[in-house]
Amino acid sequence: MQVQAKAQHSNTAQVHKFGGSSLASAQRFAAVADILQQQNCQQALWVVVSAPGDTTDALLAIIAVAEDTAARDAALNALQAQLTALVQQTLAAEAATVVTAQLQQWLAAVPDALAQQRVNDVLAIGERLSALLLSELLKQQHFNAVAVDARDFLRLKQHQPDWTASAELLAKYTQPGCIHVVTGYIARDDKGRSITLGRNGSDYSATLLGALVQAAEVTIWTDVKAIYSADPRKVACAIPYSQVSWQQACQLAQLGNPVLHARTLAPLTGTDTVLQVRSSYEPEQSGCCVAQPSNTQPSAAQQGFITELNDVTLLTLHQDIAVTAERLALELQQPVIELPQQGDNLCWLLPTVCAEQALAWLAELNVHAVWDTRRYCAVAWLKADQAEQATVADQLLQQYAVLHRYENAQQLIWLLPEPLSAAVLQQLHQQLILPKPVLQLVVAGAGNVGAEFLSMLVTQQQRFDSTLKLNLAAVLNSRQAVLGSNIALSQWQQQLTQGSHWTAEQLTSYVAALPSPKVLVDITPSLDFARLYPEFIAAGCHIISANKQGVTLPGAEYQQIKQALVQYKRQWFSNTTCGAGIPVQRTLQELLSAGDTINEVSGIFSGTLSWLLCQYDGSKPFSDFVLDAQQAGLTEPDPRDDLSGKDVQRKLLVLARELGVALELDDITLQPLLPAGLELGSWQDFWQQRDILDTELATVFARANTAGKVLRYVASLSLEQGKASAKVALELVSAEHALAAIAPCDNVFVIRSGWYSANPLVLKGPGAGRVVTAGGLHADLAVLINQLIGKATAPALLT
Ligand SMILES: NC(=O)C1=CN([C@@H]2O[C@H](COP(=O)(O)OP(=O)(O)OC[C@H]3O[C@@H](n4cnc5c(N)ncnc54)[C@H](OP(=O)(O)O)[C@@H]3O)[C@@H](O)[C@H]2O)C=CC1
Ligand SMILES: N[C@@H](CC=O)C(=O)O
Repeated sequence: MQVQAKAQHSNTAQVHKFGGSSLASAQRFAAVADILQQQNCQQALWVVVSAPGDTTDALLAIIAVAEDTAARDAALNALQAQLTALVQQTLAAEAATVVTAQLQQWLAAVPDALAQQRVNDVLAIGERLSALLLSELLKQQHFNAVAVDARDFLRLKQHQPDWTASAELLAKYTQPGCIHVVTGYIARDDKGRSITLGRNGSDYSATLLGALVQAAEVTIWTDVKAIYSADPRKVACAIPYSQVSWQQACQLAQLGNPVLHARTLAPLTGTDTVLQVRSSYEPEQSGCCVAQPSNTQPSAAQQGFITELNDVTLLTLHQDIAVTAERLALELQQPVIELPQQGDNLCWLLPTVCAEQALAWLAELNVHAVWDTRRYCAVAWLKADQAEQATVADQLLQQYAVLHRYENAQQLIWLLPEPLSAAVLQQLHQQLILPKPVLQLVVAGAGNVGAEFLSMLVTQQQRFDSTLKLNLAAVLNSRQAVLGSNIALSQWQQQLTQGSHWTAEQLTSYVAALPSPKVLVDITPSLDFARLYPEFIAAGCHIISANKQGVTLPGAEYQQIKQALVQYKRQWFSNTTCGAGIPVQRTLQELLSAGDTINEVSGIFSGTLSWLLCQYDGSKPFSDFVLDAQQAGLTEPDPRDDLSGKDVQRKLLVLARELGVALELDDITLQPLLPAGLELGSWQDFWQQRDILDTELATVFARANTAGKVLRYVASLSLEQGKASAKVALELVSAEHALAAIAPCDNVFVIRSGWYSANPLVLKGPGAGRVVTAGGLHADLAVLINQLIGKATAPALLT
């Protein structure tokens, strides 16, 4: 384009273009005048207008019945009445009289113009009226405004702007300090004949004018507030972009975007002019800026788009032809898509309605095109990132019989036999366009279970990758912490050994600064750490606990955590605090939410004690078996928590609270397995006195053996008429008892309820160990993730 040939104007000029829907009534004219009043008066204002509402359609209808005088005159009268009313409602009486007289004159000249085949003069009436009406309205509001007929300066030669002639003529019509209200859609050819600029011609007029006056900005005021990532009428969560790169705007225009057209962009390509798309219905919205490369950071993000074009035809052409898809689009005034090239031939897609016209035009130029007579529906993905893969989308579209697929670094176009439903478009948009939520994970405790949890996280990251990113944002133990964005899962151990000492304040303020959503996974055994939960929740964290200390805090503190969860709308998952990976809490929750009443929960709740009491046969001291259980990762960090029965007591409290029973630990009668006094002091102190434990266990084991029974550490909670009674104790059970036939480490949860009364519901399986516990934590994490992405029955938590 010959940018240098254009008229030299101050580049502070602004061009505003208003389409027919923005000028459809007196109220809309008033709104347009208001918008113009808001603009910076220091800058030269150029306004381009379309015909009011559906005036052009009405004029086309008059042209169509030109031969039928009666029908023509009836249509002319109806249009005159409609437009006269518009003028009278828009302007004060005096100005309205002048404009109405002018309108009558134009309409009175229509029959002659039609007789002389000057249809473009007839079609020009709508824009001429808009320009006159708006300039008069602005004058009424004390602006210096003038109506300009674009045919007085805009010249096109063989569809191309004649910049030199247009710039020279425009200079004659330019009045300093004046708002020029210019007719869109119309111009003259090099022979001085009145021409129209076709579909969306007024947008083209605006950018031609923008180039001529070297405008700083051209604003297309329309009825949408932005350029969307997909058609918002079909894809409810389409993203209204505030900025789109010029290159992507050109690609979108080529794909037939209803807001941007290839011709609209062409005059401004290579200039500094910024193109804005704004809604005249929501002028307070800043709209979308189509940024020139000169105004965009090289690193500025590209946006993703999904567009579709239904009922298109495929043309195959030899690659050495001397005509471009752009040129054909100009000729047809329709989008012509040049598909990513896949071989020696070029493939173009164009609306089927103009396929014959396209072939005829190409034939005139001696260009041979092979016409695939099949009709296609095209779905195009403009990629935000050149490296993006479409694997998931390809899988999704497989079932819709993709007939052809064309891909390059910027775009991928699928050709299908049928249009996609709105539901499938939404799914495609979700997969390809919507930014994936990132869940920040803070993992406290990297010991026996924590390390296993982190090693499983690699697989979970891959499993969820298509919908959500799992970002390890912190790992800590009691001594050190690694706080950093996206810690590599292959390196957390090494990084943790080099981690820094942390304090609760540092940690909670670091977590508060992380973007939501975020989750704290507490795999420590620490009471002090559990006491920090209200602060983590206030910092925006959901909580997943394997640590039983939080769920068994004294009632008042436990309630504080619950209140914080309500206040900050966060979730707390603690399924592994009882039964490790066995979904016992979830089962109780489901029964309760379905309307069942729980009467009793009893059974074996300790994996360690289950393992010890199944394995112990008197062949070696009981304490040796304790060491084996510790090695196997079954015990608490201090195995005396298991032996004392405290761990089972805690688990019973967890279930009682799950059932809404306000118990405290001390309300649960505890008969320890550990002889009195051995729970005191350090592990070494205990170890020195272990023979007391060994003797005690040998004795009870012998007693059970003699009685033909087995030892089981049993927990029970019964609820009768709102009264709870709970105890944990060592019991001798007969070989036929339901709790006798278990595998070492098994937990058994026997649930008696309104629905499961005579025959209880029983959950049974390994209740301790690294893998099942880490797996249980991942099950909690999966529930949270599904809620976050809106897959679960609970409402999505991302908003
Ligand atoms: N083992 C199992 O089968 C099951 C275990 N659990 C629970 O899982 C939790 C972890 O058990 P396990 O992995 O065996 O224990 P470990 O002793 O192997 O690991 C505990 C981890 O927590 C860290 N830690 C301790 N105190 C704090 C603190 N105040 N702040 C931050 N980190 C701390 C430890 O750090 P450091 O190394 O510095 O001390 C260590 O990394 C326990 O609460 C346990 O009850 C729940 C269900 C089953
Ligand atoms: N030490 C506990 C581990 C699970 O909570 C047990 O043995 O049950």
